[in-house]
Amino acid sequence: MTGSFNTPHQSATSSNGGLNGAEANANGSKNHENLTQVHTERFGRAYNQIGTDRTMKTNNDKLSFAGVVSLATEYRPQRPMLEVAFKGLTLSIGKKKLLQCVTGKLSPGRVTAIMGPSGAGKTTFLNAVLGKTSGYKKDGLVLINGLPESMQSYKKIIGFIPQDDIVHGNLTVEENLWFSSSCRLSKGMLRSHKVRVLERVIESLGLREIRNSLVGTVEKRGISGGQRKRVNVGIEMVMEPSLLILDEPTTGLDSASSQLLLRALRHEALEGVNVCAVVHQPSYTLFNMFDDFVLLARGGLIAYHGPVSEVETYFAGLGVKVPDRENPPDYFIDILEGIVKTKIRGNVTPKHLPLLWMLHNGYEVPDDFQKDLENINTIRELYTVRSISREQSLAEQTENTDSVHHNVRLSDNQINHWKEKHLVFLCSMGTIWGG
Ligand SMILES: Nc1ncnc2c1ncn2[C@@H]1O[C@H](COP(=O)(O)OP(=O)(O)OP(=O)(O)O)[C@@H](O)[C@H]1O
Repeated sequence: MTGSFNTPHQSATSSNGGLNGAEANANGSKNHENLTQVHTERFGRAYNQIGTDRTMKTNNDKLSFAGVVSLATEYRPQRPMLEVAFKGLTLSIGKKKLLQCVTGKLSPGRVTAIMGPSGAGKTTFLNAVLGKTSGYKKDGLVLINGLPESMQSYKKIIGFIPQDDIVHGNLTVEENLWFSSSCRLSKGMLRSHKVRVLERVIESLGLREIRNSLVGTVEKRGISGGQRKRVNVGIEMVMEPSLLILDEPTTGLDSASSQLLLRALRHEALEGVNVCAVVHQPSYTLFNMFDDFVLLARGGLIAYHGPVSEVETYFAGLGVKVPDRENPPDYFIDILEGIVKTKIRGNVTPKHLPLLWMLHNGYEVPDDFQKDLENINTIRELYTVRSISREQSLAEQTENTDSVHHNVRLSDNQINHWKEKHLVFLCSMGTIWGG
């Protein structure tokens, strides 16, 4: 998955001829001298500041220790909270629908994992979160803190970490972070505040030991891949975003490095940050470090969006039990892909999973799905709003498949009970969405 949201760092890298790649090496040590020859005044200022910081290293060190302790009592501005909610969002290019009927929300203080088969629409989903919807035909709403505003107006408090490195190989870890905060944070912000933020980020990401190490380039090896990834994240964290979006931050990392990174992200969430990351095949431990899980099926349809702690219960309610020693997200993706065959309640097929999610939540079923709805109509009540209760799901795990046929012959009383619940839920949705 590739992102296309340009950070100032990326712009700086490209405007500077690519400092951290092979091109940078081709230029060799000349790059170091050329650091100040950047094209824009803004980046020039930032590079100059790094030069000054190098010569003022002693002072800097003082600030890093005793100075920081005294700063702890200073006034600390509260970060604004940013909730991103979707209501029936559909994005298309021509006749192709890349994202369909997406309803749900990414909440402040929570870390969300976006997963799904290749081509399901994860990049498109991130684009929607970033407000990059200009190339698409858009239906439905994206609400920021409950209002249909443009995400672009919040750009300064959104951090995006693309899959590819945005670090400067010829700078140290600390200089990379300083460079970012010099470019991104407001000019009027107290230097002492910037130092405190930098120290917090270094500490949170476990970069203290290597703060003075050169990041390194392809030819001149520096810090390890896992450390490099954490510096990448730090570059966005120093601007104290309210929404932090990461594209495959753990890809290529070992389990320990991935967990270290996730711990830092959880730490950010504790500060009220809304963290959202596309991840591929996380370990079971790593998966459980996320708060929420968005499972996308092909066609950009939601098959599950809710707490990680409830996903197995939800699928168990559909009759899908994760076998021992299987990693739940991988198993659900394999089902969506048809790699694993499993029996779902009422003999519906995996392609119906997004439809079942809509029914479960009482979302409006779009016209395109009416045919599928007719196909599963006889057992529709099985999936009516919140019918998959925790008790029911747990009970289902021990039931044999005959129970499906029993459940299909529901008593009128049960159906009426569920219809009532459906109505109550729709009313509450109306309140939430202001409908
Ligand atoms: N600009 C475009 N024009 C037409 N189709 C597109 C465009 N961008 C994406 N698609 C299609 O939309 C679908 C979703 O693409 P997307 O990149 O969002 O998937 P993804 O889940 O991120 O995939 P991967 O994990 O393989 O990176 C794919 O079928 C893709 O081919």
